Amino acid sequence: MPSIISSQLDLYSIKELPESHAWKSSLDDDGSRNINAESIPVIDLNHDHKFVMDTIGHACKTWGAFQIVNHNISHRLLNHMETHGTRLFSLPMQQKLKAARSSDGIAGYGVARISSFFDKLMWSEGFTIFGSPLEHARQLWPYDYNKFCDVIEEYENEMEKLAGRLMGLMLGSLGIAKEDVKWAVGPRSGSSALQLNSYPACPDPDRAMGLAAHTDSTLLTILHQNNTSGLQVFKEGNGWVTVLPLRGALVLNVGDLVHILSNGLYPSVLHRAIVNRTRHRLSVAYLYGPPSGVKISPLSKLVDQRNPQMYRPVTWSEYLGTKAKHFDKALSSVRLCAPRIGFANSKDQSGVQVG
Ligand SMILES: O=C(O)CCC(=O)C(=O)O
Ligand SMILES: [Fe+2]
Repeated sequence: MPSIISSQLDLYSIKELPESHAWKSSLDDDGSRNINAESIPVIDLNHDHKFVMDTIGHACKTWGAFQIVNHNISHRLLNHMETHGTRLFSLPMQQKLKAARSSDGIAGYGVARISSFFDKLMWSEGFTIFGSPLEHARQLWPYDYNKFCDVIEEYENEMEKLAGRLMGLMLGSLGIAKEDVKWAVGPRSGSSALQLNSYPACPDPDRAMGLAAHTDSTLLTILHQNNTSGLQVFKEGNGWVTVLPLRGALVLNVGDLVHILSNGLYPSVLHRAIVNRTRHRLSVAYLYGPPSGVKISPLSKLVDQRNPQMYRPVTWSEYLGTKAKHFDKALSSVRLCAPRIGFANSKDQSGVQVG
């Protein structure tokens, strides 16, 4: 049996944190539960275009993440997505394992894919949708799989439009017209995956880790979280900062490919998820990348003598391969020269403890 399956414990039935899931001693405190610190900006997309673009640019430079409101994704759709996600993870373990991710696959049910880089297991389970969810949905609900597929399809369609719009705003904030980036325009201007994450209530949350620190290997990620906090972003000088859920708001993370595209101006955000004692948490991450085959490299307008090209061109699938091998060293492994002064990215130099 692939190890990914055998290491999947039924976290809902465990009354005491097993050693396999204990990340630190209960005496360690990295201040990560400090929730009154400053947090990521909240941006209202209904403001005028220039203001939104400038605010997004500032958020990308300083945080690599922000929340958005008035994004045109209906509450109804967000609620449906949440209901169907919760329904999936509430299935009995033997049922979920029917849709288990195979050891060499991307899609399906299983532990976090970054688990192989850590000695300890994370207090979470995930379900990845890449391409059509039909086959897995049939395994999960043999007589009733259509509703799940319909919600996923609608969610992905809406998210694709929003991701395209946000990509345009991010490029605009870098002084680049979307039309200047050939692949960024048109109906199939990106490809994507959907990652559902479930974090059961945990008997010893201070010693457990929901999802270890990582950056996303995307252009950008749009995250919906239920009304339970857990997401934290890392900011130099502030440490781990909690992103409190705001009803109806979505979180945007800058991914490694925008980091490359912007020649290091918009660093991808290091983030993680912690867990809590009483509440189940669910998050849905829309992972947005370029169309397959497109090489992502620093935009030529952002490269000059003072700002040499920092990264070599990579396709999304090449980069995913690099990430799967090098994890937190992936960006530096495609880097051509040192990070620019003032934009030195700690995770790019492996200065930050991961996990
Ligand atoms: O659950 C969360 O808030 C974070 C999820 C995440 O970072 C991911 O799926 O890549
Ligand atoms: Fe992530």
